[in-house]
Amino acid sequence: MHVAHLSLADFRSYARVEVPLDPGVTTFVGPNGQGKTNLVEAIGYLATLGSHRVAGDAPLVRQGAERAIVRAAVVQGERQQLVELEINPGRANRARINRSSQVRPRDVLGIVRTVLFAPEDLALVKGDPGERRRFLDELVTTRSPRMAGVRQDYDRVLKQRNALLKSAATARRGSGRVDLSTLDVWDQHLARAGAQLLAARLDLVAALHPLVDKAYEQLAPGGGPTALEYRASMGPMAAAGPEQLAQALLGALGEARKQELERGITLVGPHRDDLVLKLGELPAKGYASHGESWSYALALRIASFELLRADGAEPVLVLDDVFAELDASRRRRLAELVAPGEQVLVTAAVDEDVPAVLAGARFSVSDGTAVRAS
Ligand SMILES: Nc1ncnc2c1ncn2[C@@H]1O[C@H](COP(=O)(O)OP(=O)(O)OP(=O)(O)O)[C@@H](O)[C@H]1O
Repeated sequence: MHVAHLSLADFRSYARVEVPLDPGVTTFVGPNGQGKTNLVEAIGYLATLGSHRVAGDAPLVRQGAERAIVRAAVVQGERQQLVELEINPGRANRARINRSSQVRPRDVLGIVRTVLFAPEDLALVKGDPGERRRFLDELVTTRSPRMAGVRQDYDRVLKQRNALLKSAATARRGSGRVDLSTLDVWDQHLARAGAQLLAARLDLVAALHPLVDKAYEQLAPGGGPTALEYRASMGPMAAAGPEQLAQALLGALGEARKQELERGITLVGPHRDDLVLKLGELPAKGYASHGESWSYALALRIASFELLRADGAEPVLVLDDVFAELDASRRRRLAELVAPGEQVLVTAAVDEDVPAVLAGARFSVSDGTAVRAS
């Protein structure tokens, strides 16, 4: 698929901008702080309903404006769809497909698919487990948009359960009492949604690993092997489907209950899991060099691209400011690996940062405008 047109209103630094796009490579070039990343961030938002740079929506709305609108014409084979998201910080966002009446924002998931490379990706390797969970869940949702609903259910149940545990812990400290009769029901809900999420993550990790290993070898020959180890907060699990995982989660919640009541939070479940990235025998986090960590992060993204491609859903590849971060050989290898993508969008401060193999259309970005230069 590719994005044929991007239109923004009050998004980040843009009051209004219209960007017609072709398949193949397009580069956005311009000095720092002119709005290059803002353009690709908007496309990423359509794909994930989130930004790769910030957790909340408020910074995405142009200062002084109330709402931002991101609209894109998306071409998939013979089919063209118009997707529109209205970002309303503090209130519900709205979405429309083909100018229809309103749909839920999550209904647009799956229309735009992206794999986005950005300097922030280093955190996939060096950062907290939350970074890796987000990576897994975004990819799970891109592959199977219905999982966005499962994730939402899980988060909602977790919030309710945590509120109950917290009030129990507070009451306990003050020698008061809280009615815990609903806790078993929350456990059931949490285990059911959690098991679906867990099963999807485990499938993903199994499919991803050979592709990560191959990509790592291409980027840093002889530097592997890599291993992806899913570390569940409920302890080691035998491979299992959602039913067995739900039972295992329920059992683990039972075992953790005393401690959870004391601490006032949910201690087991997918929200506490990690994906341990290994290089050789050692975890990359804490052991890998800066260059190795970069290669690992890139390998995770390249593997995501290959996986989506193998699913038959060619994603848009976004390379946001990554070439400036890489040495010459990684730059060249990465460029060669992504060049065949149906649509590749690159941002760079200067043309020299972009390898020659990625020659294509070029936009000059400055001061709230994006003008096609070649
Ligand atoms: N909500 C907002 N309202 C107005 N301006 C914003 C908003 N969010 C970001 N900006 C502005 O957008 C600019 C940053 O844009 P962007 O990150 O796209 O830059 P860039 O061209 O990619 O720069 P670099 O090459 O440094 O990465 C900054 O000047 C920032 O002040």
